[in-house]
Amino acid sequence: MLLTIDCGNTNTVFSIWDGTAFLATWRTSTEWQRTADQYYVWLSTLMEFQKLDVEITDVIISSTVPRVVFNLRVLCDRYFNCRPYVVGKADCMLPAPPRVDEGTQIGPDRLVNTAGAYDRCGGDLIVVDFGTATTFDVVDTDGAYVGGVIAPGVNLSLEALHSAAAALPHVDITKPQAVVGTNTVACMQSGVFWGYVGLVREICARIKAERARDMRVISTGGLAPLFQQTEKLFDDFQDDLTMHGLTVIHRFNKENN
Ligand SMILES: Nc1ncnc2c1ncn2[C@@H]1O[C@H](COP(=O)(O)OP(=O)(O)OP(=O)(O)O)[C@@H](O)[C@H]1O
Ligand SMILES: CC(C)(CO)[C@@H](O)C(=O)NCCC(=O)O
Ligand SMILES: [K+]
Repeated sequence: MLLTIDCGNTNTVFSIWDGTAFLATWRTSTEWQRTADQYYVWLSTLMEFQKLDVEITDVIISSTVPRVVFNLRVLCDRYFNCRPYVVGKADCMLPAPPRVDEGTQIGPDRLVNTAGAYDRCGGDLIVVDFGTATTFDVVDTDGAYVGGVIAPGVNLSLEALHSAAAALPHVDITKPQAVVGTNTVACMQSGVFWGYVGLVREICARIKAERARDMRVISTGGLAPLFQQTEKLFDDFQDDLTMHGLTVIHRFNKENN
């Protein structure tokens, strides 16, 4: 059984893949101080709760936070008796090597999204991931990651307003009733919501123009459906895209080793 781990800057997601389907998915906050023993107590409790009596034999990790990888490696060694594949490390191959400036450290989540989206949809894609940051990953015809765009995340933008301006409260994102807000919260939600609709539309249009071709836009991340409500910004939404990408990269390494 394969354990897939996606560590973002905010949340870490664990899924169990039986070769055909994900049997379970659990989410925890990302904290580099969390030890292997803590991970294991948490994981085994949830597995027991869901009556999942499976043996984990393989692990693949994508981490945008380098520090958490150490304790996850200890988890694999101590409790699963295996050596994990870590996306971005030399001993973890990618189905299609990225084409970017030399020395660039591409976020592993973006490489994983690229592999997952290409596997499901073929080439010439834009993958939009609404995580801590909002990323646009451009997938070439042959499935290679060839660059993209990094914008501040939706929640990060709202947090930035709150932390920089004394009179601006903490606000959760939602689709505002109107563009013109008649109270502080509505004004902030409008700025971020409609600002993001424009940002997504403009960036996708410019990517397609720059590459002089039509491209399918695939979205992932918890907030994507909220933005799809107003107009068709994305051709498809795939909630499990990052996890799917991890299974694709894992299979590729198994088959080519
Ligand atoms: N309607 C909503 N309003 C506010 N938050 C939402 C809504 N829908 C989903 N979310 C939250 O958005 C977040 C999206 O999760 P996702 O895994 O895409 O990114 P993340 O965990 O925030 O970032 P990262 O992967 O960079 O750690 C989750 O925390 C989820 O609870
Ligand atoms: C942009 C984030 C933070 C999105 O999770 C992550 O992919 C990352 O840390 N990237 C490193 C830089 C890059 O992708 O070019
Ligand atoms: K993510």
